[in-house]
Amino acid sequence: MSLVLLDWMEDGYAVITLNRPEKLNAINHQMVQELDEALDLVRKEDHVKFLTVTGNGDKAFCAGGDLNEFHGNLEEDEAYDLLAPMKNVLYKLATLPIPTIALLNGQARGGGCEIATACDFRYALKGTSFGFIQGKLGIAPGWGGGTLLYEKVDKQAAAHWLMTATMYSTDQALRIGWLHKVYSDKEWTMETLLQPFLHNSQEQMTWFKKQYLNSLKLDELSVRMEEETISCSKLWESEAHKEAVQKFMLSRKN
Ligand SMILES: C[C@@H](C(=O)O)C(=O)SCCNC(=O)CCNC(=O)[C@H](O)C(C)(C)COP(=O)(O)OP(=O)(O)OC[C@H]1O[C@@H](n2cnc3c(N)ncnc32)[C@H](O)[C@@H]1OP(=O)(O)O
Repeated sequence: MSLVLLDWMEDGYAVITLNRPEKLNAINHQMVQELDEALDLVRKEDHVKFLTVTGNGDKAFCAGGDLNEFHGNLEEDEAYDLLAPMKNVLYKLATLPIPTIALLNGQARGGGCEIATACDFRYALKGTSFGFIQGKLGIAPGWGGGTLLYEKVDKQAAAHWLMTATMYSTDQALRIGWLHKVYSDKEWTMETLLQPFLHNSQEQMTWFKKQYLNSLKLDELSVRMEEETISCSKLWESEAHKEAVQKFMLSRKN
């Protein structure tokens, strides 16, 4: 079964769905690979106006890296080998030539927030919550999402969120500008969410995105994302990280 779904919509946009709801869409190796392939397919299509990224199920957009695979007992170089492919996926997502919108149907934690941050815009369902909680696990974001956060919100707000590693409500996330819109259950239909984008032509959308990408220094961005992955790999070996992951794994067995 595919853990990442790619759908082409008649209205001219594509949808990537993280499809592992029973594990709150936690990202494993297979999903990294499938996300990479899906993004390559979207990039090749020249009639698609924009991409949305969402999660299957009603609990989570994504609970981060799968802690069974992204586990605590990895050496620094093993951690790097595991983190780097997803960092490359996030760079691809962040630099896709068409706009991208994360539709946050449920909570996002850790790497889940990184995926959302790699998108250009974030719309959320009311009542959901979000956290770059990596700091509480003895690490820091490792997929480049911390670097991307500095590009998406005020720098102090980014540093504060990363360092405090707390969960934010939709109101808090709106206040710092990470979320762009919040919708009630009733309003959560593709017609309502995506209407403002649909009237644009594909040519307009690619130009808008090009202009936005021109405002980012992409070479520098890629170097900073790589630096993030290297730093996270180093932190991976810390006792605090081992203990935090073990605590989660033990809590699952009871
Ligand atoms: C890689 C790194 C990075 O940023 O670079 C990261 O992402 S660090 C961030 C990694 N993510 C996290 O630390 C979040 C870990 N998850 C949680 O703390 C919790 O699951 C919550 C998200 C608070 C949800 O709790 P709640 O009690 O509602 O549900 P639950 O814990 O029973 O989760 C439902 C099922 O999803 C699984 N599940 C949830 N999150 C998972 C994860 N990250 N890795 C592997 N499995 C996970 C649970 O084991 C369980 O499966 P079973 O019923 O089969 O046991």
